[in-house]
Amino acid sequence: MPSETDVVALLRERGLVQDVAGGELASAAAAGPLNVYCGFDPTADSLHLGHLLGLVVLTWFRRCGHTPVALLGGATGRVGDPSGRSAERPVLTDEQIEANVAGIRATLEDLLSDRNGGGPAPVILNNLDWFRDVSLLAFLRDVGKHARVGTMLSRESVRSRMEADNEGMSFTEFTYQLLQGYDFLHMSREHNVRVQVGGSDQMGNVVAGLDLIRRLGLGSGPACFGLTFPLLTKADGTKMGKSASGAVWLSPDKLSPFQLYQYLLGSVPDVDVCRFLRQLTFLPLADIAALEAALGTPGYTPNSAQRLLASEVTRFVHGDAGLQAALAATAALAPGADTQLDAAALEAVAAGAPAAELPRSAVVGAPLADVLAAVGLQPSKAAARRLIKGGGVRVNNRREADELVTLAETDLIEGRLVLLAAGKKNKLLLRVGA
Ligand SMILES: Nc1ncnc2c1ncn2[C@@H]1O[C@H](COP(=O)(O)OP(=O)(O)OP(=O)(O)O)[C@@H](O)[C@H]1O
Ligand SMILES: N[C@@H](Cc1ccc(O)cc1)C(=O)O
Repeated sequence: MPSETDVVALLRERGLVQDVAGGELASAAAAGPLNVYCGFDPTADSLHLGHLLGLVVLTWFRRCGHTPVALLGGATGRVGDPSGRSAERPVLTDEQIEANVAGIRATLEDLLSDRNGGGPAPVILNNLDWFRDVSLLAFLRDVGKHARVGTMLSRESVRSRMEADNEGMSFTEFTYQLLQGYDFLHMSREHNVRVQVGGSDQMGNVVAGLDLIRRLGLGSGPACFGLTFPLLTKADGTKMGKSASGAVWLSPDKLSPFQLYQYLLGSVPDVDVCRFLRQLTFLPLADIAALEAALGTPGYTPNSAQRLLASEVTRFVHGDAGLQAALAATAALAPGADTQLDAAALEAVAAGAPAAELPRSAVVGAPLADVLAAVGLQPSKAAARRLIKGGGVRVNNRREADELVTLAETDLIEGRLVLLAAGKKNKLLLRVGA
């Protein structure tokens, strides 16, 4: 088993290395602590599950004694990375970008903190802090002069767009690789950063940085390196981290710990689960291998690997408290569970689900059918009565089959919340006012 001094071998064993560029990164890492960076563009106000690999890789470097540097793309986010994209990215306003930077910074600070394992203190930078002062003329003269157009055109991110999209690509996005390249150069000079990590789609941009450093940078100084990890994909070829409703967000304001837990529990097939355990968790490889050997044998409890994955990832993203909330809500909502729902579990379950508010007088003593119609879960009272009679309605997770039943004070959880469900999927959290 590779020791913690051999971080590259450790990452390789866990399926977290696609390519290494620049030479013998393993020897450089063994020789002493390195500063290692990964960049995150503020294209949304939260990171998503695809970004988790970058954070896991930074955390492994940190656990092995290296300093993680998370770079916010306050400048690059204004340009847009064409890598892995089939069409031009939409332009965001400065206000949107600032709000997105703030949202992502909060997640980076939390996930890279000591709660996910100790190590050298993380550093968080924003590339707007140096690009703000770079003039166009200075950039063209000092950086552009050292970039070859032929090389830039040959990058996968450019070639695929020139071939696929008859709109081609804007000059703005074409220059993106130089901006990311300049980041690496600048940070190698000013912050002693020696390694850049990123998804495999980032290789062209990483190499652009190594090229600039070779031409302009440290000269005979210490070498710099790139390390890419494979994109997280399922065996069927789809990208992990996309759900029917879009990206799987890491910010609890956009996706509750319960929802993240449920996504991981419900959408990872057995063929993928052990690979994801290796890539996304910090569990010992021997434990994962034992689970892999047990999977599919008669003694194996179905979904236990998925449950482990969901728990470990939810804890990494949301901490122990987030995991406990997710587990409490999951237990409370298990079919047939007679667990008492509490307000915290209910709020967790309903985060992201629609909510409605009605005055107490419209709820306590009112027919359930009227309430279902009033909150819009059913088009009419008559339709609501039919659904109740057919067994399709649940109140606080308990099936209600009497079409004339009225709601009572005892149906209000902590005196203020009712979880209504019409059919399997249509859930609504009813807040009861004064
Ligand atoms: N499934 C994934 N596995 C690993 N890394 C990912 C994954 N999805 C995204 N990334 C990394 O995050 C970076 C930023 O992703 P980005 O914001 O472009 O979203 P995206 O999911 O790639 O977008 P889209 O799929 O909508 O084009 C990517 O360049 C890639 O390196
Ligand atoms: N281009 C990266 C983000 C990034 C930005 C600036 C960098 O210096 C490095 C990486 C992405 O789209 O995910």
